[in-house]
Amino acid sequence: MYIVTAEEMYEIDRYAIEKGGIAGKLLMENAGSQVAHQIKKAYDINQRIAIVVGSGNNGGDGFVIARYLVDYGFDVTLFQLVADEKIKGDAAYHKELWLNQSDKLELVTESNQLKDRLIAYHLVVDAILGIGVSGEIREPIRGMIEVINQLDLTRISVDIPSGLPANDGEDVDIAVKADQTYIIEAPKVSTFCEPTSNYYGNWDIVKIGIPTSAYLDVASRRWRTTSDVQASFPNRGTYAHKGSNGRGVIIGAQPTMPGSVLLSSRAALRSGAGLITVATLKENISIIANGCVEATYHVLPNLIDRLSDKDLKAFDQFDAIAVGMGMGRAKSELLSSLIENLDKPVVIDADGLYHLKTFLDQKAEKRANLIITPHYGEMAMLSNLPVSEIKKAPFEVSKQFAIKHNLYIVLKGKNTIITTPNGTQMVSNQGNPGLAKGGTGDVLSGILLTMIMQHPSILEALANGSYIHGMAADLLIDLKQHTEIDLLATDVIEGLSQVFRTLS
Ligand SMILES: NC(=O)C1=CN([C@@H]2O[C@H](COP(=O)(O)OP(=O)(O)OC[C@H]3O[C@@H](n4cnc5c(N)ncnc54)[C@H](OP(=O)(O)O)[C@@H]3O)[C@@H](O)[C@H]2O)[C@@H](O)CC1
Ligand SMILES: Nc1ncnc2c1ncn2[C@@H]1O[C@H](COP(=O)(O)OP(=O)(O)O)[C@@H](O)[C@H]1O
Ligand SMILES: [K+]
Repeated sequence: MYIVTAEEMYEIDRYAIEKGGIAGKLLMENAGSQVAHQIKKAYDINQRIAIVVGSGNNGGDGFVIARYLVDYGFDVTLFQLVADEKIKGDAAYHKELWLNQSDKLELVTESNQLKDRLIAYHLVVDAILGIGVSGEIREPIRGMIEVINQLDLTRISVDIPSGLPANDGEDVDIAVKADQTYIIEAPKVSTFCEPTSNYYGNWDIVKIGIPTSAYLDVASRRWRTTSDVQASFPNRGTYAHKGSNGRGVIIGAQPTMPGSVLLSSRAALRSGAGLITVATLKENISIIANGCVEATYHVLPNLIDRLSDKDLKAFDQFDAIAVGMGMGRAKSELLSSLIENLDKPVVIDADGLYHLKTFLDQKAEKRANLIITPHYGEMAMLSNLPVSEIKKAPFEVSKQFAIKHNLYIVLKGKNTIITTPNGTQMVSNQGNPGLAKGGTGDVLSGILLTMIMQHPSILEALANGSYIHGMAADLLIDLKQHTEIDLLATDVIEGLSQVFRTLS
């Protein structure tokens, strides 16, 4: 499933009309009929429904929704919030069809008037503004959005809550706070950004018949679904041996943080790695080995000096490397020596990101394929941008950073955004606030390490890994084994088993 900006949606729409020969009127018919169908399935027939329409094609969808809902037996009134001459093109055509069927159309041009009228309704369908919104929201629409937000109504937005930008990087002026949004055809970028996602409420996508070919040259962001994961998950051959399931090394842990590497190594093994070696300080080994008897151990004299030729040679035997968990932030050359010398995928997390920052802008020779896994605070540190700016434009910031530094980014949060060095992006929105605890990132690093070793595409591997990490947390809560309060990083590791059973 593609994720689009407003401009991309218009281009895709144009392609469907010009190349696909699907008339705009038909796309609008499909959009409205699909939304009405969803409303019928989800809401009680006794709900009195007000549909508020604006001047654009979003309003046009509203006319179609009205026509279908009346046919389903709902009590519907249509409120037109703009003058008659503003309704043009496909929207005017569908207004005419509505008027052929019903005389329930009221022109309301002031917010107070709208307030008086909406009081009698249970549910409002918001078809005021769609993805064509630009600049500050003007009166009287502004006041009308305020009224809709104030009233005790169920708010259902069509395509996007009116007033909300579709893209990232734009400030929210005022927008409908929807209980439910039926997104037309493809999720918009703002669906996945923290400052805007809450406005959508619960959301579903309705397809309107645009062929996938319309997206191919236009959109470069995708939303990961269960079926994507199932389709690309590596199969285990009957004659598999531990070497064919990936041999990985995990480097890190000061004596004060052995748990970090323990979590990563257990998570890597529980995700199916053939062999995991933990490279750490001697004093950590008995503690980590106590919790992870399946791993083997490599002793490092310290986590500060450049890696010796002997260590590099040993690490060269592995398929991929994860580094940085619990490593500490004292000045260290370990990471730079690793990525200058080894031609492997390297997952860099936690303190490793601080070390990376010290040489990222210099022209250090990089042989390794770098994958960084920052949360928003770490991304702010790496990019020198405030967290608020990154939250506002996570797609754009990640894309520029990944291209500039030629690396993969897994930007972690409620919606984890994965970006490749050429700017292709994928989003996993699995997971819940139970994951907002120390150690869950270490678990993710271990899972990602295994996925990378088992999949030829790093992007697919990172998307699958992020998905199953979040899905484990979700299943543990859905199946009532834990709550968001008591869920721990170790539980996520144990929850992987349920994920694999569900996916297979
Ligand atoms: N994607 C698809 O394939 C399909 C998409 N479809 C639907 O079309 C929708 C996009 O339609 P669209 O382009 O007509 O834009 P949309 O937002 O309805 O109206 C724009 C108008 O709003 C106004 N306005 C703008 N800014 C404003 C402001 N700040 N403050 C106040 N007013 C403001 C301005 O009007 P003005 O007052 O300037 O005349 C402008 O002209 C899309 O979201 C989806 O629902 C489906 O029908 C089928 C296929
Ligand atoms: N509210 C949330 N909803 C879904 N996932 C979350 C939420 N908060 C955190 N996560 C996930 O939990 C993990 C936290 O990672 P991180 O912050 O690095 O933790 P730590 O460094 O303590 O191990 C990430 O994978 C992130 O996507
Ligand atoms: K809308």
